[in-house]
Amino acid sequence: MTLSNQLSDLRLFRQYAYVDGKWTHGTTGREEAVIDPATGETLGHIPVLEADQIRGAVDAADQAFAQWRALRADERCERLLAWYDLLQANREDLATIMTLEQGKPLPDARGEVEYGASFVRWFAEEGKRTFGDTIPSHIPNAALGTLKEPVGIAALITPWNFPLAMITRKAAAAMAAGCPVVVKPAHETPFSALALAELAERAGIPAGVFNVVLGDAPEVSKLLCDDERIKALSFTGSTRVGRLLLEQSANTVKRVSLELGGNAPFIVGPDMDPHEAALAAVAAKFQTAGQDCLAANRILVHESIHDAFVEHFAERMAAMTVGNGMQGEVDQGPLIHGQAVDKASAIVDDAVSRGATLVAGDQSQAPGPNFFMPTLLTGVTRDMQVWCEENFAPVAGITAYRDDDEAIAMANDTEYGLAAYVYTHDIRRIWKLLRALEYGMVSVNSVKMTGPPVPFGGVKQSGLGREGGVTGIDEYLETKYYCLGALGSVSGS
Ligand SMILES: NC(=O)c1ccc[n+]([C@@H]2O[C@H](COP(=O)([O-])OP(=O)(O)OC[C@H]3O[C@@H](n4cnc5c(N)ncnc54)[C@H](O)[C@@H]3O)[C@@H](O)[C@H]2O)c1
Ligand SMILES: N[C@@H](CC=O)C(=O)O
Repeated sequence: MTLSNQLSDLRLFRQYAYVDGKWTHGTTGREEAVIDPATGETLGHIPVLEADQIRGAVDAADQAFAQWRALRADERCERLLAWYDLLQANREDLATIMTLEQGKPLPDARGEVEYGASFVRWFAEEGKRTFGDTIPSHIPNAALGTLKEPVGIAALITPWNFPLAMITRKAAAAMAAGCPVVVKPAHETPFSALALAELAERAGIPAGVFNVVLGDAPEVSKLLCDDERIKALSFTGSTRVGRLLLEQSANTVKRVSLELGGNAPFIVGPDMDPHEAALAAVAAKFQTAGQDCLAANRILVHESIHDAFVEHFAERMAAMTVGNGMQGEVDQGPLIHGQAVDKASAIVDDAVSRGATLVAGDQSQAPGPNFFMPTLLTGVTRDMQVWCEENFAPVAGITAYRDDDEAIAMANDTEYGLAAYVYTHDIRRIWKLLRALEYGMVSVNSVKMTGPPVPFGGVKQSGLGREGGVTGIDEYLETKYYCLGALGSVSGS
């Protein structure tokens, strides 16, 4: 299935980079194919930009900065709201592009477009509330205060699992603050980013404010990190690459925000109905085929309901349909590529070789080479990869615990600290777990936890900073302190 015959607006499918308001091809003719993970077919090609073209994108952002920051916040808000309206109006095409390049089922892709657009609306409004402070003066005859100013150009490096929302959550915050952006999307899913650029242009976002560069990831990222004109780097992706970018940004002392990997525990208390908890756990595990930083990786169930929980979990899992996300109502699409399938197999083999029980997950049923059937392992232990690594696959590992203290120790037994789920109706247990879990986000009795008003982010090796919410825009703002001296008798107020 090619992209061009699936869209009602063909101009949303762009096979170029987008720099300084222009669609740009590489100077050497180097290009990369973009593959539909469900079918293995080539959807299109993208250019590999050369180093001077990447620098050219930073030049464009640099030139656009003065004009963009000089707009009033309400003027930037209008442009961003126009972008939001266009995202909504083109939801179906954007979802189609996403499903074809990423693989997630079409209803999930529609949900992501909605989710991604919601950040644009949120930050359009938040841009009008970047208030400074007045400070009671300790200096005679002076007035003191702070102003908020845009930090400068922001480089945004994003992953393939949420190809649209991971861009808008960063870009809308930066642009609302007055910062131009240079986006480097994952090479697996560039077309969503390029469709965003097309719609930004239609929304009247000036040339140079929203740029999309494409190329060799380590090379492009290094160029962006080394460029002194870029003041903020916001990265979403693996902890391994996040560490590298943090190190590479040290020389130019950038503001660095990192949204990295997770290894979420899902704790089920003894008071829970095992059926209700199992349905929630399946939803928390298998969205985006488990390729979600919030995926419930380690499911910890109180020993008194463990067996019943496993039974319900396996039953719900067996009802899941796996297939091409473009075809009807499938619950789970393919993984992003063959390496992801190999990694999932290796994790399952490792667990089984160390004593886990493979309850379900017959890979001979997979409908294609990039598919991995939902898999359930029980008796998982801390020496297994499925426990200590972010598996990023539809592989659920369940284990039993005796009491709350053991559940807390197990849940915290990881270098990651992004999100944790707690299922129990016992308020004392809820409070104890909420306080003891070393995670940036804890969701109690709810699979859904994200959205624009939420300060999204992790602790430990899961990242630095928060995106979204009322503080998300601060990642792109400097605080300028002022002291107005020699004011005479007005001081002291
Ligand atoms: N915390 C969050 O909000 C959040 C959200 C989504 C995904 N993630 C994490 O993202 C990871 C999956 O995404 P991924 O596989 O695309 O991650 P990744 O780290 O491999 O890639 C992310 C981005 O970095 C680029 N990149 C890859 N290698 C690079 C290198 N050596 N130097 C510079 N840039 C490089 C990629 O091209 C891509 O644009 C998971 O760990 C997941 O948990 C986190
Ligand atoms: N589901 C997450 C993305 C993680 O992969 C989000 O909502 O940001």
